[in-house]
Amino acid sequence: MSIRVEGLTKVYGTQKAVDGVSFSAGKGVTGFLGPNGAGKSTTMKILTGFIPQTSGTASVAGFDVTAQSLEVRKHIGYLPESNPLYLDMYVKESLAFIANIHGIPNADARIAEVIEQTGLGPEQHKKVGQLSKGYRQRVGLAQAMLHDPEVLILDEPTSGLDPNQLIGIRQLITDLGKTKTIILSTHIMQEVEAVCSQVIIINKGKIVADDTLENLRAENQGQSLESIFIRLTN
Ligand SMILES: Nc1ncnc2c1ncn2[C@@H]1O[C@H](COP(=O)(O)OP(=O)(O)OP(=O)(O)O)[C@@H](O)[C@H]1O
Repeated sequence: MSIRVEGLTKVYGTQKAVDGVSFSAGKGVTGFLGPNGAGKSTTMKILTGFIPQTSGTASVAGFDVTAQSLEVRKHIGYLPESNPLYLDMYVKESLAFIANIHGIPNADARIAEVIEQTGLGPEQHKKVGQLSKGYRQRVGLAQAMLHDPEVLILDEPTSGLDPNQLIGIRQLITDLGKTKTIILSTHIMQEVEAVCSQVIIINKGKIVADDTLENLRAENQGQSLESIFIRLTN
């Protein structure tokens, strides 16, 4: 298992945003679902080393997120919900910048490969700030996967995309999940059904479901994921 989380807790002031969460994830796409404010982004930020947990442990690719945070960053790619990008950089320039941070050898060849994979080809000569939302998401994804990490953490990567863009990005995530461990946060149940093999549902900081999509449906009399989600989070 590339991701192992044990008793993870995060307290902001007096609020427990993540409350004793334990799960593991291996190769494939794991959907990370929950209502607004459930603790998804907080958990993802802890996994990627952006913020420290209050207690509990988490490891990525066998490295502890607290004690071995540099190693974790080498093995993880992160597309944050806000997808912060350098809008004044050209697409290739922004990828070269990230490649340089990671010290990627043969960076030009790798950048060309990732541009091809993310479908950025037609837009590659534009500035990031000139791109549509869908293409900016592709740049964010390209940056996250540039160093070919074993684990990808994608926080609502398809929010605000039109149906054509959605299909393209979902296909890319599905393809990446064949060789990588991917945690995908989304509010779109249809997307989970299209892309995810495993589903984790978190509510008020606690895990309320952790199973394969198939098992979840079988255990809930074949109900739709949406109905299961609503029942478990209310
Ligand atoms: N920096 C912070 N300081 C204080 N409280 C925070 C901070 N970040 C998050 N929270 C709170 O922690 C809880 C969990 O937030 P989090 O962003 O992890 O939820 P989420 O499941 O990702 O929600 P969404 O689906 O809306 O993105 C929320 O109540 C939020 O207000």
